[in-house]
Amino acid sequence: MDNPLYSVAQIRAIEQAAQSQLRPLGTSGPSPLMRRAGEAASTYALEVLGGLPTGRILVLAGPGNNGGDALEVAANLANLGANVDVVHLAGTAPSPETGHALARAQASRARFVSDVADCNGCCLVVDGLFGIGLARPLAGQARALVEWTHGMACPVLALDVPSGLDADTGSVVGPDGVAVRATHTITFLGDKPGLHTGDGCDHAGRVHVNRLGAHGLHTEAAHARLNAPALFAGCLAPRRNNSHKGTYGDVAVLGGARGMAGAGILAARAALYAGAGRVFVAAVDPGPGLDPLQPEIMFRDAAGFAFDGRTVVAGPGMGDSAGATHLLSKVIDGTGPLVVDADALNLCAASPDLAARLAAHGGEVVITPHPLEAARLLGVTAAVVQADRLENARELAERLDAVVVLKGAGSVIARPDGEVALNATGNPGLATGGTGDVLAGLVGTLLGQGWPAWEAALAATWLHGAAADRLVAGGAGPIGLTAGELPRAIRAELNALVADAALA
Ligand SMILES: NC(=O)C1=CN([C@@H]2O[C@H](COP(=O)(O)OP(=O)(O)OC[C@H]3O[C@@H](n4cnc5c(N)ncnc54)[C@H](O)[C@@H]3O)[C@@H](O)[C@H]2O)[C@@H](O)CC1
Ligand SMILES: [K+]
Repeated sequence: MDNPLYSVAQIRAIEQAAQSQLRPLGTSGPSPLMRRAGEAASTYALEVLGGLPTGRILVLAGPGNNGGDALEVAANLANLGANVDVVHLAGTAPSPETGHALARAQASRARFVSDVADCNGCCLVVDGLFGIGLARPLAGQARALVEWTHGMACPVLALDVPSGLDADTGSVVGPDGVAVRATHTITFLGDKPGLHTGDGCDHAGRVHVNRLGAHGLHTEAAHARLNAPALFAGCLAPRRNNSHKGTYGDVAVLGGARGMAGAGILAARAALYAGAGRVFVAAVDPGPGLDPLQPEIMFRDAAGFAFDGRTVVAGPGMGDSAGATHLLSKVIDGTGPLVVDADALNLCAASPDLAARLAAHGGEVVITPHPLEAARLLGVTAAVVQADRLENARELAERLDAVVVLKGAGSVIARPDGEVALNATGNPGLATGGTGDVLAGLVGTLLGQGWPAWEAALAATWLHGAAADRLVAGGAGPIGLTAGELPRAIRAELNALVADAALA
C-alpha cells in the first residue's frame, strides 16, 4: 500500500485540477470541493462524537477557505439538529465559495458569537481557522482562540491542518508561534508531511485523509510517503532450513570506549535479537570481555580486529579519542556495509576529510543522526534542522551520499536521490538513552543480511517504533521504557512481519 504525502504546492495543483474538473471555467456558485470537505468533516465529527451530541459544538472559522470549510461544517451539523456556536474571524475579501458557505451557515440554526466567552462549554471544537494558506505566526484574536483551545478537555477536530502548523515541515509557524493541539485531523485532497513529523505528531492527533473524490488527479510524484511494511516487504524472507550462522551475517559494533561500554552492548544485543549470525563488540578501550546476560556476544580489541567482510556499526559508545578516529577512518575506507551513529557522526562532522571519505564509501551506508548530530554535520543549529526535518535530511543524504535516518518524532528516512519516508510507529517512550544504539544495531543486522540501505533503514525504523508501541501496549511505558527492553520486542515484531509476509 502506498501512503503518499504531498507538499502544499502539490496540493494546490491537485486542488486546481479538481476544481476545473468539477466546475468548468466561468461558472460560479458553491464550490463542490468545499461542499465535499464540509460533508466529509461533518460525518467525521459525528464519528468522533459517536453520534449527534446533546452538548454544544464550537466551530472556529477563519477568513480564508479553511474558514469556508468550517462554515460548511457548522451549517451541516446545525441542519442535522446539533447545537452549534460559530466564532467567525471574517476577512476583508472572502473567496466566493467561502461567501456561499457563510450564507449557508447564517441561514442555518448555527449561533454566531463574537467570542468563546459567550460559549458555555462544549463537547467538540472544530478548528477551521487556517489551513494550508497560513503565511505567518498566529496573532491577535486567532492566537487567543488557539490558546483557549489548549485548555479544552473535549475532542478538537482540525480541518485540513491544525491552525498554526506548517503543513510542509511539521513545525509550528513562528517565531514564538502557537498551534492548535487537535485530537483528530481530517485532511483534504491528500495527506501532508507536516502532520507526521516534528511538532506535527503532537498537534495533529489521529489523521484521517479524505481525497474529496479527487482520485486520478494525483499524477505528480509524491513529495514523500509514510513508512509501511509494504515498502520493504520484498526483503522479508523466512529462514531456510538448510542455513547456518554464516548465512545471517556478522555484525561488528565499533564502540566500547572507557565508561561507555553499555552503548556498544545495547547495539550488539539488538543485532543478536534481530537475527545476526554472529555479533562482535570491537572495543576501542579495554573493557568487559563478556555480557553476562548475553554471552553470545563476542568481545574483541578493535585495534587488531578484522572488519573486512563484516557489517560495521560505528559509533555507539566509541568516544572521540585518536584511537577511535583512526579505527573509524579504517572502516570508512573499507568496502563493507556501514552504519554510522553517535560519536562516529560527530567525528565526521569535525573532519571534512572524514566526511568526504564517508561520502565515497564503496558499500551501503546508513547514518542515524539525532537532530543535534545532523546539525553538526550540516554546520547549522538543531533548531534549524527541526524547522524543516525533511529538507535537512534530504540535504544530508545528498551531501554524504548515504541513506539518512533523522531521529525524533516522525523519524525522516531520506535517500540521496531525494526520496523521503516518514515513520509513524513509535512513541515518546523512545526518548531515553540507548534507544539510538539499539536502532543502529538493528540497521546493521539487516545490512549484514544483504538488504539495500534504503529498505534496511525503513524496516529498522518501523520495527524499532513498533517494538516500543508493543512495549507500551503491554504496560512497559511510555514513562520508564528502557532501551534494553527493545531487542526482545523487536524480535517479536520482526518474526510477526516475516510470518505475515510468508502468508501474503
Ligand atoms: N478552494 C477550495 O475550494 C478548497 C479549499 N480547501 C480549504 O482551503 C484551505 C486553504 O484555503 P486558503 O488558501 O484560503 O488558506 P487559509 O484558509 O488557510 O488562510 C488563508 C487566509 O488567511 C490569511 N492568513 C494567513 N496567515 C494568517 C495569519 N497568521 N493571521 C491572519 N491571517 C492569515 C491569508 O492572507 C488568507 O486570507 C485548505 O487548507 C482547505 O481547508 C479545501 O476545502 C479544498 C477545497
Ligand atoms: K485548521
